[in-house]
Amino acid sequence: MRVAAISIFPEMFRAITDYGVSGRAVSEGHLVLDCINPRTFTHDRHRTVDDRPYGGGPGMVMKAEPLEAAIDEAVERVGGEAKVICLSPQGRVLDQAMVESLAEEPGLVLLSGRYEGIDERVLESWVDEEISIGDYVLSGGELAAMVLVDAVVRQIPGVLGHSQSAVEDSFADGLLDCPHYTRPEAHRGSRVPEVLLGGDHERIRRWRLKQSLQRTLIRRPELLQERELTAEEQRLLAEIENERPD
Ligand SMILES: NC(=O)c1ccc(N[C@@H]2CC[C@@H](O)C2)nc1
Repeated sequence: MRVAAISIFPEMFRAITDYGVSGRAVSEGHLVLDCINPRTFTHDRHRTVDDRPYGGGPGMVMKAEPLEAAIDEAVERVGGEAKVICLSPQGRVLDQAMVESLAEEPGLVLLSGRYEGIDERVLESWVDEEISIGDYVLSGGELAAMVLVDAVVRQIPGVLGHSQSAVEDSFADGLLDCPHYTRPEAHRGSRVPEVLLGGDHERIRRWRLKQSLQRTLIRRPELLQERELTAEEQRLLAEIENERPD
């Protein structure tokens, strides 16, 4: 997948190109990330990318011209066919379904704003979609862009070794993740659930599914409203309801 990130702080993206799963995706060629700095496309001595807002008010607004030139270059870098996304609190909130759909795109251009925001004419004419990673304000779109890239890159075949399949990720099946344990068996007096110590894989699978259902029911019940439940899941939920303290 080819991604071009537009930001006045391109070095920030080292956080995903130099570490972990996304870093390996880059080194193994599953992900190509270009960083494009709008300052490159300024022509004044101070390399100005922002200016005061019409109508007054605090802060500065990012100028259209440097951003549009950067978007132009970015679209070319990702090979012409690109979805142009701006990260902002005004966007549709990112969820796993959107992540899976974005992973199908041939190329993505991710626009990260700073200051008070971006001149609206850029959003109107150049941006296909605004996406938010949650209902809170950040100082810039870069962290949101990196969250999006990290989530999307996990969906690319070959990025996660067979040992970490994205299919088993929580949210991949619309449920919260089950508890995880590793050595030692007893830690500060708290023991690993017996079921996990035996080798009965079917029993372990069922226990983990029940744990996921129980956690989802307790912590995020609304996720269960939207989700088709298999016969087995319905049975396990009934068990959970019966076991619940009155
Ligand atoms: N929740 C989010 O995804 C999000 C994205 C961007 C952001 N802040 C930038 C700074 C200026 C404007 O471009 C938007 N805050 C929150």
